[in-house]
Amino acid sequence: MSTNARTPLMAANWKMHLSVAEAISFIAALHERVGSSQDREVLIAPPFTHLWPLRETMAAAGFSLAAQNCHWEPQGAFTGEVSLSMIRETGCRYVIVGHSERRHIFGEPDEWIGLKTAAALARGVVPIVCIGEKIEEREAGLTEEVLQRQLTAALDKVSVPSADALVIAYEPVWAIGTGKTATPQQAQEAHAFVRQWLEKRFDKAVANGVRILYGGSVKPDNVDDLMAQPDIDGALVGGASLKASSFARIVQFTRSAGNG
Ligand SMILES: O=C(CO)COP(=O)(O)O
Repeated sequence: MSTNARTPLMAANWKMHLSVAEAISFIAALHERVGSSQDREVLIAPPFTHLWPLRETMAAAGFSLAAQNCHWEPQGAFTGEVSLSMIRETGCRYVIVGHSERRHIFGEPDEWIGLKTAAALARGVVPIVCIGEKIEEREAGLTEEVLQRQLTAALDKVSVPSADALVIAYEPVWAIGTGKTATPQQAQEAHAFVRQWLEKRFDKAVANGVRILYGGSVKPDNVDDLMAQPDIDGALVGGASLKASSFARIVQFTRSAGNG
């Protein structure tokens, strides 16, 4: 386990849920419950249409804003796409890249994830690079091979980043929206593998400093055990992030209850 400080990053991925009005009430309710805590970072990734209207409320609450996707080109004839400078203008520090729904529902290839990751790093937006195996890949013993392939493609065009410029999210596809969370041990094994890969690809400082989030059916009742694992530095939460009470409990995880 690293001795470097990796501030826990508790992230809500709202996907295509909540209106702007609901989002504003959510942020007020969440802030009332968790305050502006110094020892953990709270992040919300709402739909694109919510970014600008939420900018000031999020900043006042001390929460970080993220986009759910981006295009890698600075501008152009790309109907329906949003560039990184547009995303930055809305006050986003982060962008989710390569989410499994983008990969599997919208057919995004590994190559695009690499282009998006490199463009985000070049333009000063922190990419949250999502990787994760499908159930048949896990059952065939291919988890590490898949993670390695996805990491290699995503970080192909990147020279050594500063550790706080990059976040990785391990989200096993079979755990997303299914209620089947990876066990803390399964998640820890995958996270340790990612950290070793980062050390080989970059160096020890990057490996020890980059935050690796777990995603896939994170809930108030499993977050403590997950966060107790030495290489789990935060969570990327879908369903359980849509209610302020449930996400607040996730943000307020405690590490003492777990087995790490
Ligand atoms: O996809 C996810 C976060 O990006 C996880 O979704 P669930 O928490 O609903 O499983």
